[in-house]
Amino acid sequence: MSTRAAMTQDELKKLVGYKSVDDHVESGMVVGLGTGSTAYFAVERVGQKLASGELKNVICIPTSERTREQAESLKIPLCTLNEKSELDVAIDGADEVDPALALVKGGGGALLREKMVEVMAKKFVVIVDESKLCKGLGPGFPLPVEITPFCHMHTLRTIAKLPALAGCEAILRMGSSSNNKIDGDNIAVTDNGNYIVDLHFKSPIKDPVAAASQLKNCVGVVDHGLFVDMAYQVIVAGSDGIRVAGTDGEKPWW
Ligand SMILES: O=C[C@H](O)[C@H](O)[C@H](O)COP(=O)(O)O
Repeated sequence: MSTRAAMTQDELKKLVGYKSVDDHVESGMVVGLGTGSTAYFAVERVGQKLASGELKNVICIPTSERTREQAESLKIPLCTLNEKSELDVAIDGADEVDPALALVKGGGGALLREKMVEVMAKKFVVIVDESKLCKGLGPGFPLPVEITPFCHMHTLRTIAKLPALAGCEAILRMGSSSNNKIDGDNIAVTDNGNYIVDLHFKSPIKDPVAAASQLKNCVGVVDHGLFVDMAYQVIVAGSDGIRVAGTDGEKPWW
């Protein structure tokens, strides 16, 4: 049995988190910091390298309050998109990655800030363990959609009827099912004060581009967890070790 085969999922996440920083972050850069249990290790690595002096003059933009808190605890210099709109690189995890490197994100409810930051990065580097790889987006992980609280059940019903999302079951995210805050009715509330609807699919979303466009055009939807045509590279850790798909890497193999 190889050493890698014995690794836990957390150890795999740490491997890709550290590699993403070692490969892509240099002194003087503006860096987007993702959210979640995989991005956690990339943030940790940036903090380590700044503390040791291996990295200098790096400024980071966090994609959630959780990540901001972690970065502050590591004394990582931070700013927002208001101060700096152009990022050299952004690093984040994903809930699903298909062979076109389209992603589902937002399992932790951070999708809006993640998308706002990551779309502005010259390189958006995605870090996952191999359990996130899929042939088609949808059935493996519910697609999160951030909606405004005003008349949220109306928006939920409207989303469920969109043609490109046919067959999905739309479920309002409650407090116990995420890391988000909770309002008086036990509904999960994002960092932006919005709600999340999770779309459950039995079969893959046929056309993620059409689904993304229809969701974006739906009044009441703030944004959604489909990240299409954004990933520069996906770093994957699995029992065979680390493999890289996308620009400067291999053709997706799954
Ligand atoms: O809202 C959360 C983010 O989109 C995360 O990046 C995503 O859910 C992956 O998280 P994890 O690395 O914890 O699986």
